[in-house]
Amino acid sequence: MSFVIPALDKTATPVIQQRINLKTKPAGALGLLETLALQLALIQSKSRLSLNKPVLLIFAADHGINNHGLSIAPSEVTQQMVSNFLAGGAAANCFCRTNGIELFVVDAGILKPLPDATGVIQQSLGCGTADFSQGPAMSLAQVEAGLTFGRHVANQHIVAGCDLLLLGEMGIANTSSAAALLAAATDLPVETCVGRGTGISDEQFQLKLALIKQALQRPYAKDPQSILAEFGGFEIVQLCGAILGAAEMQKPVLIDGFIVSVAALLACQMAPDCRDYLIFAHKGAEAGHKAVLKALDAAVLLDLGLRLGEGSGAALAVPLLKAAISFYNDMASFADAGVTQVAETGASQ
Ligand SMILES: O=C(O)c1ccc[n+]([C@@H]2O[C@H](COP(=O)([O-])O)[C@@H](O)[C@H]2O)c1
Ligand SMILES: Cc1cc2nc[nH]c2cc1C
Repeated sequence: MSFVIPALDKTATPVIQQRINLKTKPAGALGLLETLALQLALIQSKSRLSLNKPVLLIFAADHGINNHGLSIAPSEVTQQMVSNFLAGGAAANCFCRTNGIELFVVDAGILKPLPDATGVIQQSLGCGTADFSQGPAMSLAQVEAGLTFGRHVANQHIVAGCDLLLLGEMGIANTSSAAALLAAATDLPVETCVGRGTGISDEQFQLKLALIKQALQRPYAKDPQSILAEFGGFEIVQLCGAILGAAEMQKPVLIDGFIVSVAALLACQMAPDCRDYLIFAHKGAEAGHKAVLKALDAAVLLDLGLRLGEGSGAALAVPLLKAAISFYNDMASFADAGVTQVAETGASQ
């Protein structure tokens, strides 16, 4: 499968930067909000920026690796949390309500599917992946199908008017899958990629590390699709498809925590031009989160020690996007406000 991502046209950068610099503030004084406004202005390519119908898609799936008990929770909790999202009771629901974000849940491959009547978006690739410590988590055909599913659901929401896509996930043991993917995709030492996920014990952590190390020792092809087939999760594959699908339609994507960031890394390896459409919501507590952000050269908006997933961090970052849009659209320039223009001296602070 190939994604054709239009490279972000950066020719307008000097004009946009000048507009930001002429606002009534010392140059650069709004820090990362300025970088964010520049990115959004390049993507939207219009003089008044907008945020219409932001949507959070939570992709949920189960993981065969949890046969080894690598999480604080049994795999059934994935489906139980899906029901919780559908009932409006999870943290992600609260933050979406607070910030005017619509939330949808995708069954990318949970153990026991829920009925259509629950409102879940049915895109299951199977009832959980195979245990990747024993062999490939899924087939290349499932990777392809997952990329198509993810692209399709992103496209549907964008066609319906969403101009900011937030991505989250739910999958017991998916930090094991994400850690293995990160190590395989970067050649970083496994120790840098593996963390405690939901908060596992020392004993579980040692087993998690050993199983991932063992899995990474078997021979496998190093292209992103093969890496996904080897160690991926059904939700992670669909996240890659959604990221690439949104970038194809030139829409910004707000990336949540560790697992979604690993999906973003693989998406960037498949189509490097998608990187310019990505906004990273936060840096969390999971060990590998820092490593994947570094590999992506990503600056983040929030640093709150989150490690929940579900898109909770992405939902929390939306007010900062609104703030970037509001200052870019409405903040007075020196000329508008009759304020003497101040120039940067280059003096150190
Ligand atoms: O997004 C993160 O940074 C993050 C870090 C740790 C855990 N999680 C969530 O916790 C689950 C995975 O943790 P674990 O211990 O079951 O591998 C999964 O449902 C994720 O949404 C999420
Ligand atoms: C309760 C619970 C809620 C979650 N939300 C995302 N991952 C989760 C993992 C657990 C265990």
